[in-house]
Amino acid sequence: MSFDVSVAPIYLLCRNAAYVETIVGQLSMYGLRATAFARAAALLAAIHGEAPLVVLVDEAACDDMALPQLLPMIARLHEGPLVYLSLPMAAQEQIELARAGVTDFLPKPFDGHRLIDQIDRMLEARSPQPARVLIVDDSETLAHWASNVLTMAGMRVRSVKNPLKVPQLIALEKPELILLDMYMPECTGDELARVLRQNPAFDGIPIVFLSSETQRGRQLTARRMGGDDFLVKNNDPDELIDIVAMMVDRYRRLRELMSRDSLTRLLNHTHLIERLLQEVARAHETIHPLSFAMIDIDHFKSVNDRYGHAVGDRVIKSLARQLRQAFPGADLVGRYGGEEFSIIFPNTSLLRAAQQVDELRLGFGEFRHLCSNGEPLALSFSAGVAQLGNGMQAEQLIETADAALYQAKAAGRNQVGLAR
Ligand SMILES: Nc1nc2c(ncn2[C@@H]2O[C@H](COP(=O)(O)OP(=O)(O)OP(=O)(O)O)[C@@H](O)[C@H]2O)c(=O)[nH]1
Repeated sequence: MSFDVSVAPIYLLCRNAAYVETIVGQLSMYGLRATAFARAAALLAAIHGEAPLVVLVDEAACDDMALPQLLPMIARLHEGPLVYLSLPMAAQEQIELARAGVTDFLPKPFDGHRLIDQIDRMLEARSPQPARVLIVDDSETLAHWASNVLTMAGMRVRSVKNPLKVPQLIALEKPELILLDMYMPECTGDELARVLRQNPAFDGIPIVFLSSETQRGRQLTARRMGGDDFLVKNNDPDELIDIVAMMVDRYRRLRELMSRDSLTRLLNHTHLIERLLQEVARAHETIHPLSFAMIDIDHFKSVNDRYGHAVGDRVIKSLARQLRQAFPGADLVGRYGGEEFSIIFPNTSLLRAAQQVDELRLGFGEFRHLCSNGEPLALSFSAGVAQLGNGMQAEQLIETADAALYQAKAAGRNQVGLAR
């Protein structure tokens, strides 16, 4: 498994050689290929030749063309982000640059972490995960209409007639929005919303009422009970798609803030365990295999001691990127703590999971981390993989994988231990 080789280059326009060196150096530490240009003509020719992922333009850009002329030309040739690097500037100036085609602003001093995060988000946005919507409506015709509309818009929809089944379905399907009818035989939509809001695990999921109820007082009561919006059924597909897409997007951003570790953007410990608990429950219910891996960077303390904490952080971030790229979008990888990571493998046997972790191990071992002094540094990790046994709980699964990791360390590191 290689590291980021498929990613297009990053072009940098900057005539300050020392600054170029800093930026190119920082980007290469994350395995990103950056090419610098000191002249606008050379940059434009390069964009023609190989489309870049991002174009970075420094405020000290070049001598051969003025920015108001150059930026719109870049924007016409290059569809991706056009990032402007500068010291803090006035809002008016920023607005003018944005009009000229700048899509993002990155303040100086250059912070590689920030750019990497931005790039990772862009890469993830290239293959967006479909929004998961749960429709709760006793009317088959209406549920069918909404389901069709949202499915045609690329969303993944599940419909249920009986509102009493919703809590169980949320745990299984993990919807990112619930579209809820108001009047159903078993209970009303606002009663269900109230119950769902009692459960902290369901608390943040947007609930949108879709009902023929036009009485403002009833609508407000429904919202007070936990609904986030109230749509009156009007058969307007565009309105439904817009509202659902917007609310799912907002929910995802909020969830990301709550559930991600800030250094790596992987699941944080709490949410990793939450996800594992869900997958363990699902595996027991569906009788599908479930495996779990613990990964720990070898001799990491000496990386910190020898090269400093900042290099250690970059190593952690690099491995995290590698893991994210290997398991995009599925929220199955987390930072267990410090330099320890975990991967959840639903529907995967022990051997298959171990094989995937071993591929990651080889890829990580091939990667050369750049130290502050420019020296390449090769590192390795050890891992332990375990498969969920009959009646086994999440805690035991973690302990078993941890014991296998301990064995891999004891056996000489840079290997994957299997719990049998
Ligand atoms: N830079 C950095 N270091 C961290 C972070 N979290 C934990 N560490 C360091 O990770 C190191 C973990 O070291 P140990 O668990 O003792 O083991 P090790 O040196 O990795 O050796 P083995 O696991 O036995 O191969 C400690 O020095 C921690 O301070 C972090 O977020 N950033």
